Amino acid sequence: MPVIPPDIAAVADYEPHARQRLDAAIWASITGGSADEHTVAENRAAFARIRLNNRVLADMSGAHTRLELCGQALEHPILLAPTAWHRLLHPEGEAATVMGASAMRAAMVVSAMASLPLEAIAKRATSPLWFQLYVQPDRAFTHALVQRAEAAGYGAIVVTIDAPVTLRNQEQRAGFRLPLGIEAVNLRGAQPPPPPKAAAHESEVFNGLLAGAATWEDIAILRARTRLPLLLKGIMTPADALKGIEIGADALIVSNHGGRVLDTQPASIDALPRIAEAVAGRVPLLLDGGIRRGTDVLKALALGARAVLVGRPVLHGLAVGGATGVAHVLKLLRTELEIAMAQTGCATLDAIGPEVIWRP
Ligand SMILES: Cc1cc2nc3c(=O)[nH]c(=O)nc-3n(C[C@H](O)[C@H](O)[C@H](O)COP(=O)(O)O)c2cc1C
Ligand SMILES: CC(C)CC(=O)C(=O)O
Repeated sequence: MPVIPPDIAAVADYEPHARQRLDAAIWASITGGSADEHTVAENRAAFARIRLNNRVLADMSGAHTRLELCGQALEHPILLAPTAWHRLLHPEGEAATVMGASAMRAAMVVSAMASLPLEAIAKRATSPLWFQLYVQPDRAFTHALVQRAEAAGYGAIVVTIDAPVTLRNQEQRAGFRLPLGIEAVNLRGAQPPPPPKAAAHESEVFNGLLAGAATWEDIAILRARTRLPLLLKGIMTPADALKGIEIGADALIVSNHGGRVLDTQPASIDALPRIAEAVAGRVPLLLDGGIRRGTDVLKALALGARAVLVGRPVLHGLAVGGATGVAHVLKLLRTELEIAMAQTGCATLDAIGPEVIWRP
């Protein structure tokens, strides 16, 4: 059987094939979101609501998708979002993902919850790698982890700030558990958080789960401790964006975590324009959540993002075709972006402005 099923023409076509190959609980855990999953649906619905203007007969000679971001030259603005435990989806895990990303010259953000050592992933990369950090209750361990990423050649640190607690009902109903032998290997050796102090009638959340959660103070400390560009992932309001800039973030990722954290948040693409207005170009903005088409990438760039990240589709590609599947997902998105640029008369990413968005 060919690695890529012949009926795949678009990124979304990977979904049924991935579902067929995966255990039902693993499928629930990657597809699912928080609570009733309104935000998961909204991330897609919002892109579908945005209409585009075409522009005909533009001179597209010399057209390209190159950009510079956080001091790195990128071939195109489609990055791999950090996602946990790739060995759940393919026996080679992140080693396959990074080969697929490198084949498409895509920058990859490696999750703190990766199922392979960050150094082993870096060894296989020929395109830029950034490291995503969850601040651990053990702060000394957290800082040592950043140093490990620096030493292994990662080009930026992405601190995810929106997920100290989550509520994943679909995953719970499906009874998802990490299979034996798969774990967040890079977090081995961290001191566990202090055991919850809550008695039965007390709050498990305030007295237990949030023990050791990060605050803005931790971001300031991280900023001072790393020489690498620092990005904050999970910004959804102008107020948090401004706070992030004040504390020294080099770029911000507008993200609702793919609808996996606070249900009924708006779509990230709907939050973007106001954040872009408040930030006024002081730092680059990236966006994730619901990117499934090249036109989605174009819309995000038109509304103020410099680049986008893709989560679930990469996992679907990985489950179906390993490195080849990942590369194919990225290729499809990049080709669609180029087609959308041609159809809207934009020869470079800088030419993609608000005028490509249709206004009634
Ligand atoms: C299965 C899964 C695991 C994820 N793990 C992480 C993670 O470890 N760290 C993180 O910052 N975000 C994580 N995310 C969120 C993604 O980085 C990203 O924000 C989201 O998937 C984007 O939405 P999309 O899936 O619609 O593209 C995860 C998302 C999924 C679906
Ligand atoms: C372990 C999880 C918190 C990783 C994550 O960010 C996610 O599944 O969305």
